[in-house]
Amino acid sequence: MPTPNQAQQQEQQRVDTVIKQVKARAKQTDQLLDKAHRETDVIQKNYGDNNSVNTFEVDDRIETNAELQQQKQMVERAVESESILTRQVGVLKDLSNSPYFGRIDIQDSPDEDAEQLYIGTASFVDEHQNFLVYDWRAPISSVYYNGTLGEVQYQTPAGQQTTELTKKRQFQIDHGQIKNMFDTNETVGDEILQAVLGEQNDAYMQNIVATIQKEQNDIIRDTYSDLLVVQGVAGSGKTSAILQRIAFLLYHSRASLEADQMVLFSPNRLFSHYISDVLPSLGERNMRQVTLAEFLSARFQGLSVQSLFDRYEVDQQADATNAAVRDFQESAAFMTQVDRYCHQLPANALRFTDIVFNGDVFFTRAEITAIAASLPAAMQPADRFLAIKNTLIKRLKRRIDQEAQADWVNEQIDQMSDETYHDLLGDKRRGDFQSLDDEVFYIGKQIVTKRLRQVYDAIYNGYFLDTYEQYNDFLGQIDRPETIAPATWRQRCQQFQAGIEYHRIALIDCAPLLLLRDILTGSGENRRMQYIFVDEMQDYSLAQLLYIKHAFPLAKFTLLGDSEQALFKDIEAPRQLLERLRDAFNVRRANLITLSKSYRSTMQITNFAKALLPDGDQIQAFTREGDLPKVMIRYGEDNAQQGLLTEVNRLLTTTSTVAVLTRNLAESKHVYQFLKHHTVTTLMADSDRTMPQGVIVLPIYLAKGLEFDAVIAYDISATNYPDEQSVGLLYTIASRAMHHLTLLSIGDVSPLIAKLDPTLFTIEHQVRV
Ligand SMILES: Nc1ncnc2c1ncn2[C@@H]1O[C@H](COP(=O)(O)OP(=O)(O)OP(=O)(O)O)[C@@H](O)[C@H]1O
Repeated sequence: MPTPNQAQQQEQQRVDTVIKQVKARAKQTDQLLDKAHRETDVIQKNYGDNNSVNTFEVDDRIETNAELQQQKQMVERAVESESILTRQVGVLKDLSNSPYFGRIDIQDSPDEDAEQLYIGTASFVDEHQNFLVYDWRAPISSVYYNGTLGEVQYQTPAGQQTTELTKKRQFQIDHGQIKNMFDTNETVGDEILQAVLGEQNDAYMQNIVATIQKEQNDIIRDTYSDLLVVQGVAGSGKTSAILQRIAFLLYHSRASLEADQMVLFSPNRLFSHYISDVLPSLGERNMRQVTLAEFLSARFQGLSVQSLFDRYEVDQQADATNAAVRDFQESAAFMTQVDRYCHQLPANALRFTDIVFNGDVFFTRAEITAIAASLPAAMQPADRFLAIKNTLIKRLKRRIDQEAQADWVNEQIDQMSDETYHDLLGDKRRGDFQSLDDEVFYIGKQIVTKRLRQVYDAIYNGYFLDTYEQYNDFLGQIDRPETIAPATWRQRCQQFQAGIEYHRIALIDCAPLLLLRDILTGSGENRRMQYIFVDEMQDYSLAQLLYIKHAFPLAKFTLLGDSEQALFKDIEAPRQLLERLRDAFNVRRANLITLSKSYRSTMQITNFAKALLPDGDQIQAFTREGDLPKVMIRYGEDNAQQGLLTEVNRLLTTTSTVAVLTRNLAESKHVYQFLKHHTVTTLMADSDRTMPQGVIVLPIYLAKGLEFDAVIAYDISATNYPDEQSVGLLYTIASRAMHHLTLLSIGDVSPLIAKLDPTLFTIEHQVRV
């Protein structure tokens, strides 16, 4: 048996050999990349030159078009191969720094020798086809994350395999040197995790490939479920796990899945930026990212859509009637009512609007209604809409034919330059027509078609259905629960109408209105997307989730959240949530995974945060030591601000980012106004995409999903956090801190903190004079 020192020396020798080969490969790939780059340049230049040839003569133009198409494809191919090589260079560069992080020794049968396999972020195969490094996503690599020593199973495309795991070793390798090395019997031992988690945060989230935990691995490798719901406590690695999952899925379905066929709904733009480096660090392209506000705004062009944050800012104190209306409009039952309404709607109840051109009515509402009424009553709404569109387009074409011979058209043709005439001929040639009259008629039609383009677009885009009026009609006939009085509901309907007049729409109307529009017009579905991920799902209503499901009908869903961090609604038990979602989503293969260990914060911070929750006992802290959270009590605004400044300066001596988190935007602005005069401070806004270092001030909802070295919760007084309603907020704030947490109270501290076990924090009390 080699001594630990000898073992490390042997491993280092292997690292050296592998890195040497990786570097040699990197050099070759670099040369290939250079060559590919030169080729792309030449092709692009050629394409550019040809693109600007004189295309006045029609015949020339047609030929040039075909040639250009071919060249365009060549450019695309060249760019594609260049980008593959660039990716390879990046992967090899990473491997030459740290070629692997794990080793497993497996023995398929007692009479065979154990095989040693090394696991890293990407495979590396030498020229004799030996795998010097296995990709972490290869089937055999799951043994590293899942298995303890002894008999282990792993899935392969050919079915389940069994082997004997005789050794598991973890490495931390940096700049080609083994920094740490451990043999472990556990999934992934704590030593390396300790080291990784103890590091300071920087502006980007890191991948967790070397230290994925067993339950996280289950999330990452689930290829079975149509609906995967992950409920995990704050800091349990939900976001990390989905990003690893995306990389895993891309590897497993290389041939059929592209990164842009996956969409991640993220809580805010800062978050999108924060996680943007994880997939590239795993050698993969980023998926698409969108916030709910962006997704909705894109579908309501011309309207200003209320964001969750706007709503939170205006109605932190929603009263009971409002809450009942909101619960109703955000429920699955409401969406079912939309669906039923649309499918039962008779043609004469469709709210059409005139199609207007240049101030005159082109197709009247009555004409459109008559078309609708002439169609079979049993038609599906989308088919009916399509049939109406087709009839209108036919009628438009007839009007174009009539108009093509009008005097104004003939006049235009007479005065037209040769060049414009040729342009209007398009792909046709002069000899294509039987007579000159035919040719002139053709040109005339082109002129009128161009002129009436707007009408065509209005028909094509279905603008002749007034979806706002229709939704209003829907609201008017709704089956209301008894908790909502008729007058309250009438007021709600008026509020919707008034909003539309001012080009505004409230968040609760968005999902149902979009569903109504999509069903009636047969639009809005994206069938290309294969996977949808929703992070911080507790901030989405069921109606919104159902609309997202409707918009991406062929996608599999992964929803992640922590109902304890619900800033905008009540907490719900995970199992119950899954049942509700499974029913609403109507899927067969649904799976729930819960994560209860929190990795982000020190044990002291996690213990403090979990004590805030009524059922926090289920949360396990990861054993990483740090200072106790500090509660500072100050009396009066001036004292509080001085206290804040002292604390900020103290924290800045050891950490690079200090986040001051407030309850809302007004408070953030207030804190910023003070701090900016004393230290470099940034006030973060909803539109920000990047996060600077130093002191940053932001309301908690903008800090969702983020983490900071040090957090100061500003004003956790009894006035600001008076009761149980604020638990989610305080818990979310406290759980953003990785290493240091300070809570500053102006006046008496919130009862939520006053009732805690006093050994969970230190207290710094200003003496009242
Ligand atoms: N297996 C792991 N190895 C190393 N670090 C981990 C692991 N799991 C989680 N972490 C770290 O813990 C922190 C929290 O992870 P992450 O942000 O993914 O959690 P989350 O569950 O999405 O949190 P929240 O709901 O509070 O936003 C991150 O810094 C992440 O890198």
